[in-house]
Amino acid sequence: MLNLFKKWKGHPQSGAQQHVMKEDILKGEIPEHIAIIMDGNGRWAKKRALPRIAGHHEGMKVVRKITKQANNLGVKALTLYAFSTENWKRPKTEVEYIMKLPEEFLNTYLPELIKENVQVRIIGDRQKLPEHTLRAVNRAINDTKNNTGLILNFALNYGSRAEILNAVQSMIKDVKTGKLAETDIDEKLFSDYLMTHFLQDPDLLIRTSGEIRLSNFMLWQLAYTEFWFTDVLWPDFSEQDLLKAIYTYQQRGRRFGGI
Ligand SMILES: CC(C)Oc1ccc(CN(CCC(N)=O)C(=O)c2cnn(Cc3ccccc3)c2-c2ccc3sccc3c2)cc1
Repeated sequence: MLNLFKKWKGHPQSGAQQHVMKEDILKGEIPEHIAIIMDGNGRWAKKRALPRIAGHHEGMKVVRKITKQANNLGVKALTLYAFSTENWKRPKTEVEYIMKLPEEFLNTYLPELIKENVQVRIIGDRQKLPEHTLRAVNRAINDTKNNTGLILNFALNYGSRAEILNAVQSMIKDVKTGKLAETDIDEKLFSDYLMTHFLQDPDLLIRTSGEIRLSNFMLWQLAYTEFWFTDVLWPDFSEQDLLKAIYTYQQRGRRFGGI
């Protein structure tokens, strides 16, 4: 009976329930690469009887807030994946809005990202972006390429199985042309053929809005990554949520397959 009244404290393995201080986590190991599957914009808007694009706009502001915080905490790389199942169900107006969002984000925040020494990168098929989006993205990548702070990496039109197949096909081609010897093929070399070749594997994966799935995201790279799931919807994701995720990561000694 008592259980009925026990306050729902989120997934039991999600660790910290109480307030986490920045000072607390700075004493521990800061995850060098954090990957986030940003989910929940639509539901956030629906809960507030707002149009769905309001959720995406709010979600974009959270991207800036969490980028700033991760950079301040000394995180080396932040990979963001906007997972959306209802791509095909989306009304045309919403898709058009979403495609404009990257430009709005960059026009608004690129000067700040440059000031904060953030390096903007993209994984996925950039060519599929509309011309105006592609121009803004290429400018951001070019204007931040010499920055040495946080790598802010966006996964767009990204699918992990396609990425793995593409790597296999490239390696077969290189073996055929003699550029690569079969005996040279090991896990390290395989990673060099992936779109994420410029990054180390994520130390911590965060997924919001209560979905507990990988959704074809970084399947190879997440082999030893700690997962932190939260019911919080992306537009509601706070700095305290990021601190909780990092705190929980620090509490779980990582095994890398060892004991
Ligand atoms: C350098 C960076 C700013 O440029 C890009 C960044 C992303 C993409 C890919 N992209 C948008 C277009 C597409 N679908 O390809 C998505 O992944 C996508 C799908 N839904 N949402 C809304 C959403 C917004 C916020 C949080 C989750 C979803 C987004 C999305 C994702 C992150 C951010 S951050 C500023 C805008 C924005 C839009 C292309 C270029």
